[in-house]
Amino acid sequence: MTCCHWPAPAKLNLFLHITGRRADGYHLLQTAFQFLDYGDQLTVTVTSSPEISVTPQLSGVANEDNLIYRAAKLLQAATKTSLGAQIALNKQLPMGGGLGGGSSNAATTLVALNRQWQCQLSDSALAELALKLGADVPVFVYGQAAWAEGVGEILTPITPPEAWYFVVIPNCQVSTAEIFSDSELTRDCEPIKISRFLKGEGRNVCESVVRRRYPEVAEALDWLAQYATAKMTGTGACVFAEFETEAQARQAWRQLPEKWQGFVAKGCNQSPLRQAISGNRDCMR
Ligand SMILES: C[C@@](CO)(OP(=O)(O)O)[C@H](O)COP(=O)(O)OP(=O)(O)OC[C@H]1O[C@@H](n2ccc(N)nc2=O)[C@H](O)[C@@H]1O
Ligand SMILES: Nc1ncnc2c1ncn2[C@@H]1O[C@H](COP(=O)(O)OP(=O)(O)O)[C@@H](O)[C@H]1O
Repeated sequence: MTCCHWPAPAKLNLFLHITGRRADGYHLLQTAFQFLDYGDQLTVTVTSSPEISVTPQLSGVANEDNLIYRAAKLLQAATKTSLGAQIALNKQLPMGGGLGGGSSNAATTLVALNRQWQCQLSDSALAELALKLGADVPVFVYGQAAWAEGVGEILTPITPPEAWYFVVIPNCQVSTAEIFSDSELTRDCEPIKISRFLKGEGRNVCESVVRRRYPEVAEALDWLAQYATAKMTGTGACVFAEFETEAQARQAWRQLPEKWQGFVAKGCNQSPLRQAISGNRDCMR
């Protein structure tokens, strides 16, 4: 039995604009994804029988809804392999935090099983499967920091500065669907060019809606703003600030009120999953 450990890193949305809406109600976005050297870990063991097992069970998520299970089933059906897998998840990332934990788990499952089952699907074939699982899953499959358009699936690699981040985790989970259905959400941002983002333009348009619906996220943003510009990732709930050095990020982290959790991590333009594939075993903290 081959057993391998695989990273499933977090992402940040460095900004998030909504430029319109598709006929099916999905929102057209402009966003920039960067990975963190912090996240979950999957241990994948291939089995000769076709069952897929995922442990431990996630609270509030039925096993058939777990994105790890769904990703494995999707790859099994697409490749008609007779093999199965036992997948153990070491969960570090908060759920509904805007750090993309579920999407990253799904992408790591696809990439890992594609290798361990020896399916030999290309990255673009995997990304096509990934999009069926969620708008954010393809970027984790490619594992390259990206400018994203469409619903998040039209990806252009970018190399923003690999800053140090202090991420604060408020004690609430935000449902992406709930924020995208709020009538006050700004949906008519003028499209911007990558160069304008790289010069510092861009904000997270979901922030004002989440601030109103989740006062604890507003409190965390206001608290973090004492140390550096505070931003929200995705549709929240996590908020982050950027620092030039690890020491500066840790200095702010040491002041974190006891009621919240948080962590310091480095931004990576190549995801820890891709780094692990290229042989770097120390890519996650
Ligand atoms: C907003 C973002 C930004 O990175 O991240 P999160 O905060 O969720 O991490 C993503 O686009 C989220 O992508 P993902 O988390 O995969 O969302 P999905 O499961 O595909 O969608 C959840 C629900 O949100 C709405 N939705 C999602 C994406 C989108 N572009 N337009 C939408 O209107 C739809 O109602 C959908 O049913
Ligand atoms: N393996 C998984 N890890 C996390 N969440 C999962 C997983 N499988 C399904 N989900 C569901 O996806 C939702 C969004 O999770 P997640 O990706 O962590 O947050 P976000 O999209 O806010 O970054 C969770 O609230 C949960 O119901």
